[in-house]
Amino acid sequence: MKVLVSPMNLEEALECIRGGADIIDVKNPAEGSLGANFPHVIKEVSEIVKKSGREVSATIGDMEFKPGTASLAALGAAYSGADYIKVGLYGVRNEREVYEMMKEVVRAVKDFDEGKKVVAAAYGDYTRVNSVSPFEIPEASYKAGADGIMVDTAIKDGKDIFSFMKFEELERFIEEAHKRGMFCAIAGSLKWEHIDVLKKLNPDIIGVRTMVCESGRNSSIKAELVEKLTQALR
Ligand SMILES: O=C[C@H](O)COP(=O)(O)O
Repeated sequence: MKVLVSPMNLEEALECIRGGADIIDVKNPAEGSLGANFPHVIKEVSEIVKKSGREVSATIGDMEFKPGTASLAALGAAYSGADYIKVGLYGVRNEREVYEMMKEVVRAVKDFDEGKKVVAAAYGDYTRVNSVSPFEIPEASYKAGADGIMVDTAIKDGKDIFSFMKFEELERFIEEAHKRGMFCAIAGSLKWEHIDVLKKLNPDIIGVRTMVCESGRNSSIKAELVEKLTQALR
């Protein structure tokens, strides 16, 4: 299980590297759950992270159903150095829209570099934001050529993914990815008390920020906490 941590700047990215995170996921929490950061930040972080032999991810935002906007943002993230490009399907309402959106994002990214990985992200608390259900994304994402799928939470109010999806549902979500040859990531205000259940679920990737911040999502990521997490998952 790889550990993805979401820093918002270079300083935090260095803490992630020191703590042993596998994937450094550049994000801008001020712009939402999967808020996009600036190209220059992604580029600066990528240059350092790649020297450490780790992978870089970037979120392109909690997107409306705008395949043109999403594909252009995805190309920007890929060009700036991200190995993984995560698309928040926030304003996407159904399977057809997931397919339309992901198809254009995949095309933009893979035309630039076939080796980059595209990830479709749904929200476990989709009913709170009138978004598409996580179970409507695996087939459409696969058909669109995405490499992975993930769930996160849209509203960061302390409620974690387990408040919205049962263990069996998360297990099924992971299976839906695997049976189509995609990888699967689980995120959403994960907490220390979830370590055992995460080990049981064993997704390919877990994604965190709040858990490794010194006091809440808007404070700073600390290397000691990242290290505590990577150790706990071993
Ligand atoms: O991709 C992972 C997210 O950054 C998770 O953030 P969070 O742990 O604050 O919910």
